[in-house]
Amino acid sequence: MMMATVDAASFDVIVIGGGHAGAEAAWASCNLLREVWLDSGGRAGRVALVTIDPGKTGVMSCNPAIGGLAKGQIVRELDALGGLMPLAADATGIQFRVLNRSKGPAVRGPRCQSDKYAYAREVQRLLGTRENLTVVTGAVEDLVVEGGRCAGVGVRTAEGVVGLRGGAVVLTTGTFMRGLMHTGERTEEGGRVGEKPAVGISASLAGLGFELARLKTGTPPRLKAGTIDFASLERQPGDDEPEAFSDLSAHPLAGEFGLADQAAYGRVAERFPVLEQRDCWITRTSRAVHNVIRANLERAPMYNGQIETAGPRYCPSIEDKVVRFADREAHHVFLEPESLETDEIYCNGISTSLPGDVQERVVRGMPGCERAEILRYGYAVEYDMVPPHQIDATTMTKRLPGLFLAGQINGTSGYEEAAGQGLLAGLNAVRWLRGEDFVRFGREEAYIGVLMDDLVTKIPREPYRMFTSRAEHRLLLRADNAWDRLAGRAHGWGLLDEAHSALYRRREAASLAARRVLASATVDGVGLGQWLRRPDAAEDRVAAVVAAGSGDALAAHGSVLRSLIADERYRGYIERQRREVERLREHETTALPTDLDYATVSGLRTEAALALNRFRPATLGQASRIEGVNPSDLMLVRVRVLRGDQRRAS
Ligand SMILES: Cc1cc2nc3c(=O)[nH]c(=O)nc-3n(C[C@H](O)[C@H](O)[C@H](O)COP(=O)(O)OP(=O)(O)OC[C@H]3O[C@@H](n4cnc5c(N)ncnc54)[C@H](O)[C@@H]3O)c2cc1C
Ligand SMILES: NC(=O)c1ccc[n+]([C@@H]2O[C@H](COP(=O)([O-])OP(=O)(O)OC[C@H]3O[C@@H](n4cnc5c(N)ncnc54)[C@H](O)[C@@H]3O)[C@@H](O)[C@H]2O)c1
Repeated sequence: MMMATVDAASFDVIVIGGGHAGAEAAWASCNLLREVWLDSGGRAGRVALVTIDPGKTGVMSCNPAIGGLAKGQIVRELDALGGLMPLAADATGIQFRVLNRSKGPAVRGPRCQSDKYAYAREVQRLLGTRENLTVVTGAVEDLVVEGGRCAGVGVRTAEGVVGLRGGAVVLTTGTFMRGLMHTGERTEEGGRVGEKPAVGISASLAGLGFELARLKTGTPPRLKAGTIDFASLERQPGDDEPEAFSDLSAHPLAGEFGLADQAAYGRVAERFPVLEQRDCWITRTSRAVHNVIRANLERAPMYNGQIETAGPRYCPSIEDKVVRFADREAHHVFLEPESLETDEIYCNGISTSLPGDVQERVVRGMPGCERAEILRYGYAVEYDMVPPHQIDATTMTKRLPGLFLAGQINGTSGYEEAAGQGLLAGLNAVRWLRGEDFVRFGREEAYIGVLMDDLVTKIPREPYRMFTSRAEHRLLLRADNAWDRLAGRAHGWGLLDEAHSALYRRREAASLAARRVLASATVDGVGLGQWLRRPDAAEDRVAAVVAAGSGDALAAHGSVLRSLIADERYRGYIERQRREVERLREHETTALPTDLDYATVSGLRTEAALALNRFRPATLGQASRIEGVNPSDLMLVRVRVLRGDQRRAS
């Protein structure tokens, strides 16, 4: 393990890694620390983003898309929390489409196809608007511990090893920790194609006593657009009226907020969508293609023992799909443009690490792709992660105060999951420095809450991906009501920059005005509330009534109105879910001591004691969701904790 000495460069927060988690953590920390902070000697708090190659910040390692089912809800939550991902996605989307539009509002998922080069550039540009951010080029190989807390990092740079002092450290290594890439029998060290792995940091974490594990993920081949016969394929256009992720994009009050004048918002404030829009296409695999794959399974790293670690069950490789769903005749494959600047096409649905010659036969077996040229072969990557029973739902590690982990390092998969954790890590890192209470989102409050709760109560057997089915209170966690759920709290924490804060305040007033109209206006002889529950009640008619009744354009704007309409239409179900949340509240607010040895709880089964000692849940609610803990175990823990409280009180 390399020992770094801490030298003069000193920061309030050090973020390691410029992926989706790291970018969001840096953005949130910068926003929180933008004001002059007295504890820092009268200056704004300083944030460092240390990353191996700053030119690769915000790179999309795999699919060029943001959002989708459940992931789109996370992006909307990021917007209500003043996040970066929604702004970058809106500025660089080349197709916007709300998935599940015909289904209920709880499961609708906004999604966009991104220009992946423009996306990474936009992330870098947005970060560049934060004056208190310093970008450092280098690989962090060592974590510095002083006084029992993480106090800095040792960075290998082109000039040698330097130490950086930091009040809090957020580690977001993605797929880079001891990354090993596989294409057929060929293996190569790397975190992503063309990029070196991060090596020393695994040893540093292990040396500090962290348990590490290994996971894998994969990506499909990219095809040359000019060699595909699109005319023979089904077209997948975007929505006629694209919906933005951020409420600040193309906002009717952009002028009032001065958005167009602000570096961070200029592009999306003027028009949305910003970039030219493109179609996607659908093709499919076939029985013949499946036979080719089956005949070559021995050459697939997953099946010949070359890779032993777990891959994603929910975004499986094509070889996995062919084995697991053996009776399926075909699988859909979406052909998606990766950029307006290049002719690369992403094959969504055939992630693979089969050898190149087999990939060619698979691709050429799909309709429209008979002559397709592969520009880049698919591959799988194995990497180290830190099983997340070692973090709290705040993202701070239990073992080393001041060290926060976010993104794929916690065993998740996906840009949105990474960004959600990154924002929370950036927020809590600053709150920890300031001695403020940590923020934990409830499962009923945000998908980010569901994600964190699942991470700290479940054993990670495969990369974790978000689904709407993971949320038990889906009707409360809609894409349309993210601002209603979260913006008020974010405003209170100082997480929102001026533009988001201005919109939040203005939106509160508009929402109140709209609800007043709802309570009093009538349409076709019935109350507006009752009328809009009709299946044929059109949103634009509701908008006209609300605009006329309130005299406020914002009250009738989709970003306010959609949540109002859904609240009204599903009122009965929503109230039922709220009652259920209330019923569970006692569990969720009963804190468990962090130093309790569960082996000493009398009557507790050994399996439950072992699981509880491993996960060390923060609340009785978390304890109830840990595998191996049943309701009677929970009763025993509850009695012990209450008795402990009584002893302390007497
Ligand atoms: C081959 C492949 C296929 C994938 N398939 C998909 C997919 O289909 N869909 C999907 O949603 N997700 C997929 N992923 C995962 C997706 O890329 C991640 O979930 C997401 O990017 C995670 O974000 P992150 O911020 O945690 O890490 P990353 O985006 O991986 O970023 C990590 C960053 O940290 C930097 N870094 C790492 N270690 C150090 C260090 N020690 N010092 C300094 N900097 C460091 C890296 O340079 C990089 O900038 C895939 C990834 C790969 C590589
Ligand atoms: N970590 C990994 O290894 C890994 C691998 C693959 C996928 N993933 C994740 O899963 C997602 C891809 O899986 P997915 O296909 O279920 O999610 P998605 O959001 O890309 O698509 C969801 C559904 O939307 C539809 N759809 C997909 N592409 C479309 C398009 N271009 N136009 C219109 N409709 C489209 C399809 O019905 C699809 O099943 C990625 O967004 C990624 O986050 C992770």
